Amino acid sequence: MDVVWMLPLLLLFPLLMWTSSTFLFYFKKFFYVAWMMLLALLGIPVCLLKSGGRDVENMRVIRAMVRHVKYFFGLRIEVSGWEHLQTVGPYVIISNHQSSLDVLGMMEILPDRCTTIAKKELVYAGTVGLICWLSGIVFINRKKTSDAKSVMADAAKTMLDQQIRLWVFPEGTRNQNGDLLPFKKGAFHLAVQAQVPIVPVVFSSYNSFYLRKEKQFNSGTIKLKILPKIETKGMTSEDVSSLSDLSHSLMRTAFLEISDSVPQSNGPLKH
Ligand SMILES: CCCCCCCCCCCCCCCC(=O)SCCNC(=O)CCNC(=O)[C@H](O)C(C)(C)COP(=O)(O)OP(=O)(O)OC[C@H]1O[C@@H](n2cnc3c(N)ncnc32)[C@H](O)[C@@H]1OP(=O)(O)O
Ligand SMILES: CCCCCCCC/C=C\CCCCCCCC(=O)OC[C@@H](O)COP(=O)(O)O
Repeated sequence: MDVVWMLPLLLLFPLLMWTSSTFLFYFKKFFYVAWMMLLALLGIPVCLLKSGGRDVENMRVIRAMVRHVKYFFGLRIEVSGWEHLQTVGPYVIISNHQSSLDVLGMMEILPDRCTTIAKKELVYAGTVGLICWLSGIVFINRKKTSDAKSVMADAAKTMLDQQIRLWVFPEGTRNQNGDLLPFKKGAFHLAVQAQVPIVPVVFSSYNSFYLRKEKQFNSGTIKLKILPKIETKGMTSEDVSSLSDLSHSLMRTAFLEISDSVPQSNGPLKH
């Protein structure tokens, strides 16, 4: 072939490679959302038949339906510290939050009678919003602290009355900066108000397989480390800051320990 023809092809090749990995990124994200929407559509009648309405027991339906989704994306989920979830009665699980993909790891270890705290916007997310509501997810308005506080105070009572566990993301938003954000206080007030233990759970960094800015979504491994529970019996609101600091430092240590030190989107991961 004439060298004049080769040149544009050679120039085009990296562009094609780039677009194909970018295309795959968007395709996988689209598929993830569409598949979850479809699963939720199928799950809603099951929930309604099982419990007739809003009930934490419906979380079992979500847990069972979501377990296979990791295989589509070539994701392995390695769990350690199972024994720390063998606590009787209610407790608050806290974990870091990197992406909506966290739902996959969450459903791998979700204990019975455990639901979560989520931003209120999620309730409007079509069939996913409806199945979340049916599963007793507690929706808070992050922009109105006073509302969020009173919803969480009610949740503390409900936890005890109905023996419910609650999963909270204390960073308060998704974060993939290679470290943990400072923690919001709600999860710790909740545990202290209900006088229940906190079980910290750490997801390893997704930066080795999933990079939002760089539009990379490859196969990979998510390590989930469940840490020993932290008791809150006898604590008051005075203790909330130190409880939050302790949890943050334990989780940050575990996060750095289980995450591969690969180049991060926002600078290198500090070890
Ligand atoms: C089959 C197919 C399935 C399909 C698929 C299904 C998926 C099924 C899984 C879904 C999974 C969803 C996953 C969603 C995940 C998210 O939506 S993450 C976002 C929502 N979650 C959160 O935000 C929780 C964490 N945030 C908090 O806890 C925050 O503290 C609050 C309550 C929102 C308040 O926010 P803030 O005002 O910005 O924060 P903060 O600085 O903590 O508080 C201000 C002051 O109020 C005080 N305060 C805070 N909370 C309280 C309280 N409760 N009582 C008294 N004082 C308090 C603080 O102590 C602080 O006072 P100072 O100590 O400074 O004096
Ligand atoms: C107005 C709708 C807002 C939510 C739309 C989400 C639609 C997703 C549909 C299917 C995906 C399946 C599982 C989704 C559950 C996880 C939701 C999630 O991760 O919400 C983000 C929230 O933690 C923090 O939000 P910001 O980073 O503060 O923003």
